Amino acid sequence: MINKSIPLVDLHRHLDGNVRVNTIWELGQQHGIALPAESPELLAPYVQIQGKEASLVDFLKKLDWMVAVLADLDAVKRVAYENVLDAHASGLDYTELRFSPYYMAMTHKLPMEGVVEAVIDGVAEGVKETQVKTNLIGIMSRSFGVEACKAELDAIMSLRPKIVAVDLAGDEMGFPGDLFESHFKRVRDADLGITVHAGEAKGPESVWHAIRELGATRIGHGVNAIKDPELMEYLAKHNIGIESCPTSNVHTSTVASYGQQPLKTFLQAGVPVSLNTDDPGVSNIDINHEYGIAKTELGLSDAELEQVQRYGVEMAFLSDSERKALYFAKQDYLP
Ligand SMILES: O=c1[nH]cnc2c1ncn2[C@@H]1O[C@H](CO)[C@@H](O)[C@H]1O
Ligand SMILES: [Zn+2]
Repeated sequence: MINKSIPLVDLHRHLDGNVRVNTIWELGQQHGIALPAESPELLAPYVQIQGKEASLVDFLKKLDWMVAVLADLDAVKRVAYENVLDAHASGLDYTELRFSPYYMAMTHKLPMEGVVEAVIDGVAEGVKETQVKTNLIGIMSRSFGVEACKAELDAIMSLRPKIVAVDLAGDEMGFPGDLFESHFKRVRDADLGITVHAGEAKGPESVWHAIRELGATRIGHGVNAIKDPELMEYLAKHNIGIESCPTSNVHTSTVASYGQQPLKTFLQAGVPVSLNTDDPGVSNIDINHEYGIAKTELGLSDAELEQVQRYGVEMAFLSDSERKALYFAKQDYLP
C-alpha cells in the first residue's frame, strides 16, 4: 500500500494538534493545572475525537487542552520533540510540522518568539535522534483576529530562516481570508512558502481568494473546490497542491462520510493531491491509517496510492536538491 521505494511524507500536520494524552497528563501534574479527568485514560475523550464533531469549530476545541498545559517553554520544547519522535514511529521520511505561536503561548502568556525558538529547539533534538527530515510551517490562527495574527507573524518572521512557510488556520467561516491580505503581502515579500486552509468550512471562492489574493501555492483541505470545475482546471494547470486529510474531514463534519471525501476526484481531475493527517493526536490516527482509508474507503488503486505518495514529495516545501536527496535515500532517484 505504501511504496517503500518512495519517500513517505506528511505535509499537513499540526504539532499543537498532536500532543500525546500522557504528555498532557504529565504536564498537568507537573504544573498543577486542573484537568477535566482523573487519569490519562479518562482524559482521552476530552482531547480525542469520539466518532465525530458537529463542525470544524467544535473539532478545534479538542486542541485546547493540548495548549492549556504549555506552562513554560520546556513544555513547548517537549511537545515539539515528541512530535518528531511520533513522525519517526509512524515511518515518515519527511514531515512538515505546523504550529501557531499565538495559540501555544496564549494560556500561560508565554513570549511568542520564545515559543518559536522552543519549537525549533525541540524539533532539532528530535531530528538529531531520529534523522527524520523536518521543516516547520508557522501558522496564523485566524480565530483570534487580525491583530493577534500580526503579532504571531512577527514572531514567525523573526526566526525566518528556520521556518519554510506560513499558513492560515482556524475558523475559516468566522474569519475569511480577505482580513489577512496585508499579512500575506509580508509573507510574499519575505519569499516564504504559502499554504492556506481554504475550502474546508467555506466554498470554492475561499480557495480562489487564497490563491489569487494571498498567494497560496498549496491549499489545506480544499474540499469544496470540487464544486467549481473552472477552479479544478486552474489547480491542475497551475500545479496548486491540495493537502488532503480524509479522517479530519470526517471528524470536522466537512464531509458526511469517507464516501464524500474528494481525494479521488482531485486525482481524476489531474490536481496534485497529497495524503496527510492534520491533527493526528486529536484524530488518534497516523499516516498508515490514512493510506489504509484511502485504499479501503476512498477506493484508490495501488497505482493511485503511489501517485498520491509521489505528489506529496513533489509538493513539499523543499529545494530541488533536497527533494532529490530524499528520493535518493529511498533508492528511487528519478521522480
Ligand atoms: O482542520 C483544521 N482546520 C482549520 N484549522 C485547524 C485545523 N486543525 C487545527 N487547526 C488550527 O490550527 C492551529 C493550531 O495549529 C489552531 O488555530 C487550530 O484551531
Ligand atoms: Zn489543518
